[in-house]
Amino acid sequence: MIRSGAQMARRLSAGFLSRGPLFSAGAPAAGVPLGPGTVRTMVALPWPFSSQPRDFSLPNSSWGSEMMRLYEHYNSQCEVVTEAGERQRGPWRRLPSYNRSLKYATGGVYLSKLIQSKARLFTRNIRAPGAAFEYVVFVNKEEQRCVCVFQAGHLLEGPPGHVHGGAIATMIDAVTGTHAAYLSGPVMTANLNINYRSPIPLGSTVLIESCLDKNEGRKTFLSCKVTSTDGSKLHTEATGLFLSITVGKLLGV
Ligand SMILES: CCCCCCCC/C=C\CCCCCCCC(=O)SCCNC(=O)CCNC(=O)[C@H](O)C(C)(C)COP(=O)(O)OP(=O)(O)OC[C@H]1O[C@@H](n2cnc3c(N)ncnc32)[C@H](O)[C@@H]1OP(=O)(O)O
Repeated sequence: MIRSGAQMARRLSAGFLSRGPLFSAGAPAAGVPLGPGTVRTMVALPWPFSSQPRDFSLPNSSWGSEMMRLYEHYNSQCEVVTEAGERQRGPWRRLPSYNRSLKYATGGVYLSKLIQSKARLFTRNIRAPGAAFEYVVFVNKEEQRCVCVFQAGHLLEGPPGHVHGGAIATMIDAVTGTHAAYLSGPVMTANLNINYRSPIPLGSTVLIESCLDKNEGRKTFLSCKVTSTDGSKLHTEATGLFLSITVGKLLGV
């Protein structure tokens, strides 16, 4: 959706947007009206002034070396080259991630424009790169497994120097919820059970792994582990139950 100049200016003046490194020198200054003629040229400018959706699961300048290393590790297995030199789909697939979950979700075409414009995925709406949730999810269809590489930014502090338990729960819900939706279509979390085993240092990169336990009718049962990137340290363990829902249920109609 492209906002009018007045709408954009209102949001800017309300302090909704922070001017992080994503803003290039070419981006319009706060409060500068964006007339209809400007809209076409905005496509080339960086998000949020672009009408193109931004995929937040791609690397940005805030990603540390461990985040990049693991991203490249899984990303390199999304496509394999056969002995004959042909490119083929690999065992892993990177799931794109947008700041508007419903608009780009499967079945999003059925949702009203009103819902689309208001639906925001909060983990993808903290604007400063690296400040909060930096993550990318890969899925392995054959193994019914998901892996998320997660770098926790300074806004997620709970105990001094460590990640807040609610932020960890958020990521577990996001990863297992994404996995359940990938396997079963639209779902809602019915139950999450979390055991915190060791604190996660703020700024560190961890792995969040989700595995399918079983499917029973509308119920998808998953288990989840948060570990250090070498797997030697267990930070958190969880189980989740997701219930398949209709789009009507989601919208309360
Ligand atoms: C959001 C969806 C998007 C989909 C597409 C995503 C694409 C990917 C894009 C972006 C990724 C983002 C990923 C984020 C994911 C975040 C997900 C959330 O955080 S969701 C918010 C928190 N959850 C709630 O607010 C639910 C509130 N609860 C409810 O609405 C209902 O209770 C609901 C839907 C869960 C179940 O209600 P009923 O009426 O449909 O079903 P009943 O009849 O109550 O239960 C059915 C069966 O399930 C059992 N059940 C229900 N709740 C249970 C529970 N808590 N524990 C154990 N069993 C339970 C029941 O005992 C029953 O079992 P028996 O059929 O009799 O065997």
